[in-house]
Amino acid sequence: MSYRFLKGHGTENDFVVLPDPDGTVHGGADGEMSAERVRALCDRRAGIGGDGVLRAVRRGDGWFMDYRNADGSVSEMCGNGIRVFARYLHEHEGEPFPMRIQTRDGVKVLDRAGDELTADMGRPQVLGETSVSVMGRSWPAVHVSMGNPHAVAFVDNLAEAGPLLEPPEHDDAVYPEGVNVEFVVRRGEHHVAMRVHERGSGETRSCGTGACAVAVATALADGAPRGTVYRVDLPGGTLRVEWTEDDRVLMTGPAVLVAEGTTDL
Ligand SMILES: N[C@@H](CCC[C@H](N)C(=O)O)C(=O)O
Repeated sequence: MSYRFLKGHGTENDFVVLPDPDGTVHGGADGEMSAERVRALCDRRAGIGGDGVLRAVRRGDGWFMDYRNADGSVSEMCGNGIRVFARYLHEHEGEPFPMRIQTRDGVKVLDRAGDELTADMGRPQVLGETSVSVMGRSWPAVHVSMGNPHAVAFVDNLAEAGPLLEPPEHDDAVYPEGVNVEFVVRRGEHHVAMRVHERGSGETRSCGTGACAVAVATALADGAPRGTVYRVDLPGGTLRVEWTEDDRVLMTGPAVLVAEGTTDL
């Protein structure tokens, strides 16, 4: 059976978008999309290729973003993905801005910021200190939840974590469901750069929730007042993150749709 897809990215964190308004195209008997289909779509050689899948399902009078990592696993939230999802809903489903999108981490509000989009990512949770290791080398890390789990490690040099071919080691008691790991260096005042190893997708060119976790951990380390905007550089582009007076994290960045077609994958 062939079905419609779109391809998009936010700072080169790329996604296959699957329109499935009534949940019948990709939902099995339990309404869930199979991990096998997600892996086939995200395969960069035999499939369309992507760091994850964004399935658009109607729920009530709005839309639910059913996000899956490239390995088929579920995550609560995807920050770059939700901007791409909003772009899709606006351009192809006629949804106006500001727009409310349902996720596994609750409702998120998306709005325009010039050519870019801003996502209100909600309240961060700073959950203490932990550590991560790669190839026998360890770094202290800050445990931040953006709905999904992150470990933020400050390093002297982004190359010091090596090629990140495997998930960094972490404390399973702290992260029983796995973790997204960010390595961060400072670039200037309110300006950092990072690399990320994503749970379920490997090293990616960008991670929106990761950039938010990094901005929160850096603002705490800096003692920066709420409302400070951090520039976060990633291999795939730049995001801007503000932790507001009322304890919300606003993330702004690009969201681009690059292709549309049908597939029988
Ligand atoms: N790339 C995403 C995060 C996707 C989910 C993550 N891999 C997880 O398993 O929590 C982003 O832009 O936030």
